[in-house]
Amino acid sequence: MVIDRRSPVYVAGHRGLVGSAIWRRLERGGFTHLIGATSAELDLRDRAATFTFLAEHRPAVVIDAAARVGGILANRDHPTEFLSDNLRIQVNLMDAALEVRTRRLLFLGSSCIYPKFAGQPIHESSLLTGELEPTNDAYAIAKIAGIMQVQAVRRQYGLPWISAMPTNLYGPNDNFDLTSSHVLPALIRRFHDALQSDAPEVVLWGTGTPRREFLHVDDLADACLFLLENYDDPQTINVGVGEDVTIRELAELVARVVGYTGAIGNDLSKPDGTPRKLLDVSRLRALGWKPATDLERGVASTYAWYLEQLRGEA
Ligand SMILES: NC(=O)C1=CN([C@@H]2O[C@H](COP(=O)(O)OP(=O)(O)OC[C@H]3O[C@@H](n4cnc5c(N)ncnc54)[C@H](OP(=O)(O)O)[C@@H]3O)[C@@H](O)[C@H]2O)C=CC1
Ligand SMILES: C[C@H]1O[C@H](OP(=O)(O)OP(=O)(O)OC[C@H]2O[C@@H](n3cnc4c(=O)[nH]c(N)nc43)[C@H](O)[C@@H]2O)[C@@H](O)[C@@H](O)C1=O
Repeated sequence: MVIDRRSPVYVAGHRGLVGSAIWRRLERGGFTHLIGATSAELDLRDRAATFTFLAEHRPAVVIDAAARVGGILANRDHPTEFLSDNLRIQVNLMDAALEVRTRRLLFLGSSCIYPKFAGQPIHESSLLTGELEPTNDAYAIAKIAGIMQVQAVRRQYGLPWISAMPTNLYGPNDNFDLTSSHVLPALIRRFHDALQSDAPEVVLWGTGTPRREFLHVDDLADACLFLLENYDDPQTINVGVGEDVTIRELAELVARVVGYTGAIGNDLSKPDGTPRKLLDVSRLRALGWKPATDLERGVASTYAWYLEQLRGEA
């Protein structure tokens, strides 16, 4: 299923962590007709504007990397927006893509769609077999609806649309805001700041015992192109590395990369979230794809990128 490199490909959310990595990967892969729009240019919550945009550009391929995204506290404290914005963005985008009969569409969800206490590693068949983690249930329900919309379009219209569920991601263009970000960029920033200010301690949210799996976003982007060319199945597919670490271990790794030697404490008033969410990546492996970046190298290159941004701002 090789995609013609001249096909119009719309990357929704092309300035974000994921969308920008997909854009880079497609450019490197020789794609010559990439389409992007910022949320200021096209608010995907606006149904009429979304239909107009798709009718104008008629993409042959749509990659949905546009979403309201955030870490554990942003999800816990803004369930209304995480549900409503994400439902509207994805429904409008998929309805408009259907209207112009976009041939290939990749919908991206997240590993939080699986039950809080799913068996580990989490196989795709665990979907809808148990209760969700309450800090991100609204977001997860929106993402589950997205998987269902892909399946419905496949069934009813015969279009080869697919969905994929990445594990926790990191890399260039991540969100480093300390309140709304995910753990990895937050720790890079917090250990860097502590090093600069000679702070005696960096305090982690929660107990540090939850386990998480981290995939470099360039690997995810590579997997997305691979799936668009090699995967055609109604079932969603997990994208991860197949290994996880505790948050404490991650913090020690980030401290090492940054060069911080002070203490690491815990703020037990903050939530831990899901105790573990290691994806079962056997289906993706069986297709012939695996990630290239190990965690320590990935954190080091992301820290280098972060320092460059700081230098650019100075
Ligand atoms: N980050 C992670 O750890 C993980 C992410 N994912 C999934 O990957 C996808 C992308 O996430 P990520 O790149 O991290 O998120 P980012 O926040 O980095 O990027 C989100 C993008 O969505 C766009 N966007 C948000 N709201 C709107 C809107 N109303 N209209 C148009 N565009 C909008 C933003 O556009 P603009 O910049 O122009 O405002 C931005 O480019 C999501 O579906 C997420 O669920 C899955 C697993 C883990
Ligand atoms: C991708 C995924 O992302 C979210 O789920 P999450 O994996 O729980 O996200 P997280 O990266 O924010 O936290 C991981 C762990 O790390 C701990 N932690 C320590 N110190 C900091 C810290 O400083 N910041 C943050 N954010 N977390 C910290 C934190 O307490 C938690 O135990 C959901 O939005 C979900 O919807 C989703 O899809």
